[in-house]
Amino acid sequence: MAGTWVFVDQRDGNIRKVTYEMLAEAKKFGGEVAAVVFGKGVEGLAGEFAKYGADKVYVADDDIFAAYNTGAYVAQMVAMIKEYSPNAVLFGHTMNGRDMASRLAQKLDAGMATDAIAAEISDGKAVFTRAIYAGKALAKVEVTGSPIVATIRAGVWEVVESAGAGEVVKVAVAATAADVYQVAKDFVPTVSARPELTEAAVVVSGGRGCKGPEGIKVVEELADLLGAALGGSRASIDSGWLGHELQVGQTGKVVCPGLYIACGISGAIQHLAGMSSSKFIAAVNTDTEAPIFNVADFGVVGDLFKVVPLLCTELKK
Ligand SMILES: Cc1cc2nc3c(=O)[nH]c(=O)nc-3n(C[C@H](O)[C@H](O)[C@H](O)COP(=O)(O)OP(=O)(O)OC[C@H]3O[C@@H](n4cnc5c(N)ncnc54)[C@H](O)[C@@H]3O)c2cc1C
Repeated sequence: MAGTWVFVDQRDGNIRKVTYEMLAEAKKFGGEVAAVVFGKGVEGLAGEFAKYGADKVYVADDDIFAAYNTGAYVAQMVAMIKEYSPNAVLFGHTMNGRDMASRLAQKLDAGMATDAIAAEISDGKAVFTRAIYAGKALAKVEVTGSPIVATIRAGVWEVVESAGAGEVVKVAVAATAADVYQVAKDFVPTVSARPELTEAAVVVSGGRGCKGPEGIKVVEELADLLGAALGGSRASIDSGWLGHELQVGQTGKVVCPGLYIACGISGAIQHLAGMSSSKFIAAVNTDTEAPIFNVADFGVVGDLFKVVPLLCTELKK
């Protein structure tokens, strides 16, 4: 068995933090740790991964990998796994990671765990911990078969610098034009000076209790004072107060920040599914019975239009 592979989640050379989190943790599993990077002009990134524990960096550099492409990426990964036989292949639980890991597991007839928040891998055995019932319970899932495929929730592991040998292995390109069955024609990033929701250390979210765009501005001010990402419940997204990319929850994004502040959010099970693994949860809600208080470490029963501006005033001092 050839150790643990970590798929590098990157776009235009911007590497998602979860990649480094996985490299650091994979080091603890014992055996060789390898980063696997696909792209065009990505060879220069290889040195980065050695700092976080990569003993090897497999690089597939070709036009066909210039932008994420399901068919080409999966075909390449299948070919590489057949050649090098890694014990486990880890992906971030990101849009691309989820897309790729599930198809890869299906192609290889491999066992898979998704959205894991902890993992123990040794001697070809792997046990992953997953939050179930919106974080009300934890399931331990043993993945059998080979290779072990898993997606890991961003933010649950620390980024730790730890030197690896970082030997660069340029792999043959196995994906062909026939593997490309969909092409991304355009990529339009949402422009925001705030941190990316799934990678932020602090997330401040607004719900229906904000009562409209003006209420969202109150929450936004708090986010900006804390250097936080802004998020929202589905109620505030569906009302058009916030963009869809900011929805937290079962049908939105899963976040795991050090601090999550829920303002005017009731704490429906679908919202909890996206934030209940946050390390510290604070909530402001007028209703003492709001379910958000069941998961909150710190709760303020009060009107967010009074509490949040007070907090902002204190933070400005
Ligand atoms: C299949 C499915 C998927 C879903 N996916 C998601 C998802 O991904 N994410 C998600 O969030 N939801 C999701 N939902 C919707 C979810 O069930 C809830 O409807 C939604 O989360 C409610 O949003 P909310 O808490 O903002 O609104 P509400 O439940 O209406 O809560 C508003 C809260 O604000 C409080 N409040 C009111 N005024 C104030 C004030 N002045 N100050 C402080 N507090 C105040 C109220 O006491 C209340 O608790 C999904 C639902 C379904 C069926």
